[in-house]
Amino acid sequence: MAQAVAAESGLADVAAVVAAIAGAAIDISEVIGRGALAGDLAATGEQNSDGDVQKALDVIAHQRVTEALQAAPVAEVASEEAEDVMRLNPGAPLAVAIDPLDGSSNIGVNMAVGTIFGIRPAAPGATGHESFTTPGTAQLAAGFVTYGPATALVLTLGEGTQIFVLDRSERAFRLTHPSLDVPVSAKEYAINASNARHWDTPIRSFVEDCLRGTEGPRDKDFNMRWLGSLVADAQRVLMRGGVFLYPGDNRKGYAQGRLRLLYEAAPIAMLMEQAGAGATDGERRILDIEATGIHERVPLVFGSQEEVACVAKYFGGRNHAAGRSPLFGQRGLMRG
Ligand SMILES: O=P(O)(O)OC[C@H]1O[C@](O)(COP(=O)(O)O)[C@@H](O)[C@@H]1O
Ligand SMILES: [Mg+2]
Ligand SMILES: [Mg+2]
Repeated sequence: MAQAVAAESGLADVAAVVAAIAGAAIDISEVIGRGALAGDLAATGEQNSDGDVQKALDVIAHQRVTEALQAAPVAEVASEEAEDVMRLNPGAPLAVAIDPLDGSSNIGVNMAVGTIFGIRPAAPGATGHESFTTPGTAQLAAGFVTYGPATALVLTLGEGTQIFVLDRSERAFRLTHPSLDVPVSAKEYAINASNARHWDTPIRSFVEDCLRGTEGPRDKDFNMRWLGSLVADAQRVLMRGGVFLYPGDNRKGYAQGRLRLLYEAAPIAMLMEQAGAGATDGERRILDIEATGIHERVPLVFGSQEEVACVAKYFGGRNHAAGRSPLFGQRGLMRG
């Protein structure tokens, strides 16, 4: 189904890549659907390029998507699970950045995980990272798959964001949501609150003011949801609004947060914008940021326009380093 839609849009190569990823996702979904019957999918092995310990399912998903992309018009792949750019079909037109298995801490406990991808033009004759050092606006398509109660493919080809749900009996994705439209305002936020003591003032103030509800400057009561799986949190935001935050913080190695620009933030930013929502690092539009390395991290805030704009206001146009300066005021911008 996704392939048919893409082919109609005159994006035959992109369609072939989406179809390849969708095929791999069906296989991954079958492994996940067997749960512990498929073995210990949470068994730990090597460290990946980012220092995260790989779990068995990370490796299975990486192998499966790589095999699928090998048979598609893909010259290069930047995968979370491979240190360097993988060269697949030299001269092919496309490059894919992919997180084969997102939400790894949810593996083995029957919670939603996913696969995230962004498709870009391949730089002809690239020998380094050239295909991936363009801004997110260069993406031709982006999407993610959630392996939750249902397996769903959330996709944009640059003209709106759609959801396709896997019909397990037919091994095919079927269009269920032709055009997502994220509510402009919302009362739900998602953040890993266990990091509160490490946050910078803008994030601390934003969350404190959400917690104060109708008694604070936001003048509305908020609900909090955090699934610990970016894809699942993103799908909730796409379907009913809200705001997700993974900011930079003061922990060692977390100055730019936890999430990766190429295969997490940029695809999700494209899906959000195409659904009428926004995505920022607090100061800059995510889709305008150019990566300098394939595993680069970026602070990420996305969701309903009013909430994303509100977070940006708390940052007051300052970058993260400025936000960490003792000179930066201790009071939120919306406080009296
Ligand atoms: O450990 P934390 O701070 O809850 O981080 C959770 C975040 O890490 C991630 O699991 C990172 O992705 P990976 O599992 O692909 O490394 C996101 O899905 C999630 O939002
Ligand atoms: Mg991830
Ligand atoms: Mg991952």
